[in-house]
Amino acid sequence: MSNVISCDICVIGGGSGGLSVAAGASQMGADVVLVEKGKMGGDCLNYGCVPSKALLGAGHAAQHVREAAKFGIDADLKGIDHKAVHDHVHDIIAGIEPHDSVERFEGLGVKVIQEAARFVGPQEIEVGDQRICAKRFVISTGSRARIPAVDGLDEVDYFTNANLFDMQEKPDHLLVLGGGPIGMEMAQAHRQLGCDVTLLDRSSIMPKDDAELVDIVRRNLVQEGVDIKENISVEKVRKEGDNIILTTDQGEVTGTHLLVAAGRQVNVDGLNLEAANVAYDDKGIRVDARLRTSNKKIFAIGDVAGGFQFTHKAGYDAGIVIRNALFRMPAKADYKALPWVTYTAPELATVGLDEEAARKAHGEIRIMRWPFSENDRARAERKTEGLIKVVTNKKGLILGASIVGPSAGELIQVWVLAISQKMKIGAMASMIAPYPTLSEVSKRAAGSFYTPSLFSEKTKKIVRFLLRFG
Ligand SMILES: Cc1cc2nc3c(=O)[nH]c(=O)nc-3n(C[C@H](O)[C@H](O)[C@H](O)COP(=O)(O)OP(=O)(O)OC[C@H]3O[C@@H](n4cnc5c(N)ncnc54)[C@H](O)[C@@H]3O)c2cc1C
Ligand SMILES: NC(=O)c1ccc[n+]([C@@H]2O[C@H](COP(=O)([O-])OP(=O)(O)OC[C@H]3O[C@@H](n4cnc5c(N)ncnc54)[C@H](O)[C@@H]3O)[C@@H](O)[C@H]2O)c1
Repeated sequence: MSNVISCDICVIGGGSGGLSVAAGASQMGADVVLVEKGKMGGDCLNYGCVPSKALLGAGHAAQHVREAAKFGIDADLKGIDHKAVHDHVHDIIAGIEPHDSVERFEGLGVKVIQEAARFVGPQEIEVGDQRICAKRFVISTGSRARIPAVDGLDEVDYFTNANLFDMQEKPDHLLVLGGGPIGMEMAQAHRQLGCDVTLLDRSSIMPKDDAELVDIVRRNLVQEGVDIKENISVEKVRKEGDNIILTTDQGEVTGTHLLVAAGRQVNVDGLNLEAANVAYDDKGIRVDARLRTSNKKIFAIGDVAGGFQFTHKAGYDAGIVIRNALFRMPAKADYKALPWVTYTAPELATVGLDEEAARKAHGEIRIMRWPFSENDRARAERKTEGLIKVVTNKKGLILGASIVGPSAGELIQVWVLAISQKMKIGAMASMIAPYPTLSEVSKRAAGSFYTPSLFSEKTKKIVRFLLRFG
């Protein structure tokens, strides 16, 4: 060992969670070392959120041209240059990269080491030929695609999110294994970019979202030409010439390229967690509400800690760790108001409890819905498909909201605030929403909580009685 570095906080993994801890802790005066074995920015910047949204952006642009005639505009989609789409995606990554770069973090005072980390003791890691001793460690090593055990899969070239965005040519017929957010977003992006797409899921698509709203996303993708096969079991994969053939319990399905998007596996291998007494299982590193592992000097955050796997969750975890590790505050993670969005068109956004979970937890509940077809802005933009669905307890305490429709990811924000602040539905109903905006759907859904009592026989009697007095 050439040298031993001592520091206050050592962060392992420079993705969404790790970078937030490193930047925050360093700017608050801690001595921070960040160890990253791959690209700074992790999955989100390089192989996840950013490239997937950039690819969807390209797909949506093509779709706008196809649908321009609805607005009286005569436009022709002359072609799609897949190499140029690839370059667009990488240009977007390059634009964000400086924010996550080694240079920026070193400028903030963080010591960045670009190697793989491995525990050699409860408070010590080995990185290349160096050892790092830290008062606190934060493990934020993320996750990778889980490869299902399907006969023959290891003998064909398949894509995962790690190499999909390197593709420069058009996949003529993309087979997508898995209908979670990755599968759905990538199926739509490729379809809109002119590829044939078949998506296969062993259960129903988007199983973590409200089935009533998922139905609308499904209908849109199918209308655009994505072939969705649900409750199908893929038993074998083989290559024949340029084709990839899936043998399923419902016959053979043929395509030219295959994307595996069948869930995630946490990155713990190689960390030698046993040496640090950090307990884990295949769902992730076990943490308590303060995000401490079984070794109280070591925290785990983001995807590797299991549960919700989103960039904003990793960022939220980072804040909890900073409060615990730097300020010695017993801050606890609370994911009650954690939203998630699938960025298909239409988008599907959710926060809080869905109908089923709310009924289980609260017994009697109220459900309010408002369709985008009743919203003037949605009509003007010809994006009327979708609805908002809100769940409250019988007294009007907001428990959950889901939106499927245009800009659902933006519209959910107000409901995130409502749930985190334990607001009642009256607050949303009495809010003044600018006209004409999509966000009026939130106010209208909330207002409908009062419709049965407001327009009842009892109200009519009271009004008639009061009117007698002039
Ligand atoms: C295709 C796709 C699209 C997505 N879209 C969205 C989205 O729209 N919105 C959203 O909120 N989330 C999205 N996600 C999820 C999001 O990317 C993750 O939740 C987020 O990146 C998790 O952050 P993290 O810090 O836990 O891990 P990561 O960002 O993955 O970072 C982990 C880092 O640790 C490094 N590492 C691993 N092991 C070691 C080791 N032993 N030593 C040193 N370094 C190590 C890795 O190289 C990596 O850089 C998407 C994911 C994918 C795959
Ligand atoms: N918009 C976003 O925020 C966004 C986008 C992409 C990914 N992510 C994050 O990444 C995570 C992983 O995404 P994902 O879509 O890979 O996983 P997922 O676990 O959400 O969905 C996987 C899907 O694959 C299906 N599946 C599993 N094994 C299968 C098999 N052998 N054959 C056919 N289908 C199979 C499952 O039934 C499920 O529907 C998400 O849960 C989310 O946390 C978020």
